[in-house]
Amino acid sequence: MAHLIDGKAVAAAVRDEVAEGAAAFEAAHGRRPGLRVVLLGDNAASQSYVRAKARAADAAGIDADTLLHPDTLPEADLLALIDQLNADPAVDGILVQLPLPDHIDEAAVIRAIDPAKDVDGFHPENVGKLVLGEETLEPCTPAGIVEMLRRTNVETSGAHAVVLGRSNIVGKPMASLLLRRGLDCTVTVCHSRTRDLAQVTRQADILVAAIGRAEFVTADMVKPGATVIDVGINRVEDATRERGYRLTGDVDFEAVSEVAGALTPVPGGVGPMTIAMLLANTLEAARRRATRPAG
Ligand SMILES: Nc1nc(=O)c2c([nH]1)NC[C@@H]1CN(c3ccc(C(=O)N[C@@H](CCC(=O)O)C(=O)O)cc3)C=[N+]21
Ligand SMILES: [Mg+2]
Repeated sequence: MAHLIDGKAVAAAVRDEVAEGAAAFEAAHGRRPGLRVVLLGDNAASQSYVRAKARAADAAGIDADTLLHPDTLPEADLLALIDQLNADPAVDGILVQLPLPDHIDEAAVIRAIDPAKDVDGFHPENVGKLVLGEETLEPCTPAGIVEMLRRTNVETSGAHAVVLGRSNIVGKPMASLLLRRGLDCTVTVCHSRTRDLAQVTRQADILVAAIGRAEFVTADMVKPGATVIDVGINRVEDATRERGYRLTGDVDFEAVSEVAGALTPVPGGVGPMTIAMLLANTLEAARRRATRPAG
């Protein structure tokens, strides 16, 4: 049976460190690191994620505010709001919850955020730095996965990491991070169109599943002893559950746990790490803004 990687516990350790850092920041600068989360619309899942982020930030000594707007908010108004947050010295981190409604150009919104406040690490300037191996605010989900691998002593140097999924939010930055000096993986990126996909994923010492399809990764796709990181958060209808659904990852957990060497659960794996890294990025952004001249 695979060793269970406890994302909740690792995330709690990261959040404790952020809380210490945030307290030191407040002592030095007379204010808390500031985070603003912008959410358009009343999607229940988005609201619950955003609430979880604000709660975790508060608990870590970060001044967090959630700005709720109707999903009819014109793009120009959203851009004006971002300008206002960019100019606000009390704001260190800005997160605009994705996906955005169809009438809004997501790329334009991401570009409008001051890269120094881009705690999602989605701005093209930060993405460029990530690929170049320069220090930057790193996207929270892949950064959280790296932190989880480090803190559970997974050997990465020379390992074959296979990233399943090519999104800008997870797949692409994950590949860039695993390839970096210090992690030193050999990286393969594959996706739904990859020919003979199982043959590719079976070569993985570390398999990161971020394809967005419930229980897509089956036991035959996993090398015995591999470390499997499940990024998926899929809601599957389940009448036996109180909420009417259960959360499941991109990995067939039960079957794969009999093949893998180590495996992250859903919930309680990557999700809590994503939130912990958002807090870490907010503290990091605050420190840099406090110690470096603007511009
Ligand atoms: N600009 C932006 N940045 C994001 O980081 C971002 C986003 N937009 N849009 C939506 C996704 C989704 N996301 C999650 C974070 C934590 C959990 C999480 O903690 N999940 C819990 C379970 C939560 C539950 O029970 O529903 C877990 O996996 O244990 C889930 C999902 C961040 N996202
Ligand atoms: Mg901040």
